[in-house]
Amino acid sequence: MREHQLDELRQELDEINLKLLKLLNDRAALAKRIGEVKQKQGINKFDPERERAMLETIVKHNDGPFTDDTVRYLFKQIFKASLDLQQTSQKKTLLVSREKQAADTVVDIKGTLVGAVKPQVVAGPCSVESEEQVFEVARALKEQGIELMRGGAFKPRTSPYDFQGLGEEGLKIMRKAADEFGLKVISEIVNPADIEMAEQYVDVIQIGARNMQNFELLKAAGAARTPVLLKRGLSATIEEFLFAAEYILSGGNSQVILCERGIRTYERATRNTLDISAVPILKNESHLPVLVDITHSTGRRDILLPCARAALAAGADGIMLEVHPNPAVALSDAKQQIDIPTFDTFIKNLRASRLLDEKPAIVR
Ligand SMILES: O=C(O)C(=O)C[C@]1(C(=O)O)C=C[C@@H](O)C=C1
Repeated sequence: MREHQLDELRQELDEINLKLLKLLNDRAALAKRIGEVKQKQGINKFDPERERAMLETIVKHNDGPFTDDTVRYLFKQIFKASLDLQQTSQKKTLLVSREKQAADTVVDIKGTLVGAVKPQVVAGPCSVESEEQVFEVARALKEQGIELMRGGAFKPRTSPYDFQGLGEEGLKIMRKAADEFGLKVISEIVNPADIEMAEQYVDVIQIGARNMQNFELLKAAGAARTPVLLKRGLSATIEEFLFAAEYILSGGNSQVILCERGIRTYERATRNTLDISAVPILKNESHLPVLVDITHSTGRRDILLPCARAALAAGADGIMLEVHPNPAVALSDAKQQIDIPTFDTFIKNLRASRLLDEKPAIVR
């Protein structure tokens, strides 16, 4: 008899569960609509004043057996879930998102495509030091069939006493060498006021890891019509990285390449920790092409090849690495750049694994 009573009570509870579920979802649908109205009006989604007023009314009507505190706690969870829903549906409409654009963005750098079928290699010295140095690297790239040359003219260094780069003079050298060997130039810009000047020389504006959340620089890059390579910040989450890219797209520049360059963790065996999982996550969440900087993420020459293979196998649209004619005397990153013979062997090995021919097919 008692067992029978338990069954009956449980059946009643089951029915209430379903009623509650229906009510909760009806409420969620309303909260979502409120979120859309707030979005249009530019109002903050989180409204603590409204939450406080609702809680007050609810508690006033509480006849128990739940205590007022328990009721407050339960409703606070409902408000939080509604807020998450409002924010998630907003995220889905970001310009960088796959929801907004299902097809991959292909960045066209004067005929060199990033994000198309064939992965690209971006290589070059950490810093532009002299014409001779850049010409030597440019020649090596040309010989290996590489089309994209990187080189820093404005160097945001950790220490103010380290080499800060040659500035505009460095960009001129990059342009001259690129024109001589038919390459495209990628170089970092750190000051929004320099973008217009830089566009005379570079084919891609790089925004470095330390500037990923320099919002004025992101806005200036958004107003430019030159493709942008945006590096992930040292301690940036994938969400923060995508929001940074959103600044550029929302400014009107859709030609953005994302670059995973390693993140800060407790691990000391590498300079940073290459977050390989960021590659498929970024590719799933965004239509923008993704490169992996194997030099800065590892800071080690001895594991460049397996890391490059891993990046390309994970679906990266290309890799980036530092090459210097004589790394031992380089003015920056002497320990991690590779010399030209090592670069030649590296590219040959990568080509032998056929990972540079075509990206792996991804079924979404
Ligand atoms: O009423 C609002 O303004 C809402 O956005 C809805 C709602 C809720 O779920 O009750 C959601 C988040 C806000 O912090 C406050 C309330």
